[in-house]
Amino acid sequence: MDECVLKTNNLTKTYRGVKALDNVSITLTTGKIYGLIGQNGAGKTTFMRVVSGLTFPDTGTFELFGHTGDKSLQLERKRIGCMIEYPGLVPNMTAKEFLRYRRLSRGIPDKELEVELLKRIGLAETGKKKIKHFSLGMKQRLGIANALLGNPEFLMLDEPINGLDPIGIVEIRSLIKKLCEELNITILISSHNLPELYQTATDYIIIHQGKIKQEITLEALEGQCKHHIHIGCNEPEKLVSILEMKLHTKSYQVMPDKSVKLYDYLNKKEWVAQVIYENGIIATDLSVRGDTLEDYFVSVIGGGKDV
Ligand SMILES: Nc1ncnc2c1ncn2[C@@H]1O[C@H](COP(=O)(O)OP(=O)(O)OP(=O)(O)O)[C@@H](O)[C@H]1O
Repeated sequence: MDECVLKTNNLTKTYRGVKALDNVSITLTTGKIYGLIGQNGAGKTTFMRVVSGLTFPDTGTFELFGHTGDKSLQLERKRIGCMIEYPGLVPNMTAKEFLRYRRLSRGIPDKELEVELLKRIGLAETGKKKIKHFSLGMKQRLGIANALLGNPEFLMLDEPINGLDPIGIVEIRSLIKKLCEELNITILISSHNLPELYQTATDYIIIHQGKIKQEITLEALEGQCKHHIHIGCNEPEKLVSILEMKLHTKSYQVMPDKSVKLYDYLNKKEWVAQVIYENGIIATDLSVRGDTLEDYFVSVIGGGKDV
């Protein structure tokens, strides 16, 4: 059964009159990768800072692994790994030296850990190279290794993909998937760009001006963005039988508003219109639809950037 990792209840945090978090209530369960998507200033970092204990909410509560209250949260936070804002790397150290330093300062005795982590994140071959000579992608991976030091069950990564080149993006994406699949770590990863995170996360949480605007699974998101012919009509049952009998397709979906999404014949819209008309259906709308991820994101947050 999916265990609850994090449950927030109406978290609110205001900075000088600006609501960085506005009644945020979300639940994260084990084994998933959650994408927290929002524009700059949407509240992503603030959310992670509140959960990790770097700052306090003005109002609202939250549970970590089913526990709440200051003392319990402090204990449960040992089960979290975070990379929030900057990884805090030491430029003159090698990757191994840095991880050893971080391990010792956290009082973790396992000497093998840094070698194991360097292998896991793909930096085992960096040898004597100093961090200051690392690419941004390597630095991000080292930051993730640092967050993994305490063997966390829940990992929060704030914009780990930001500023990376396409290869760096692919590497971080596959690392994140591997961490979830192989170590069963639940991951919350923030990004200001939905397409950038697309297919990495299993679930997407869209935040805008501190408010949660939408929670959507990858599957549902794909359904939203898949191109289709939207057919508006008053008799969906009759339309469906025409699609099956006359157009020989089962690639459609009946929506709650009785409209039908047809995923076939996208290039033959006029012919589809003719066939259904000849079979006694008056379509109130017949148009090709389907958002790009970017359009979809903008439609969820409510239009332009200043909305
Ligand atoms: N320490 C602070 N002092 C004053 N205002 C703050 C502080 N931290 C955040 N804010 C404000 O709170 C809002 C949310 O900021 P936050 O950093 O959480 O957003 P974000 O989604 O992480 O954005 P970004 O992608 O730019 O990091 C913004 O309006 C920001 O200016």
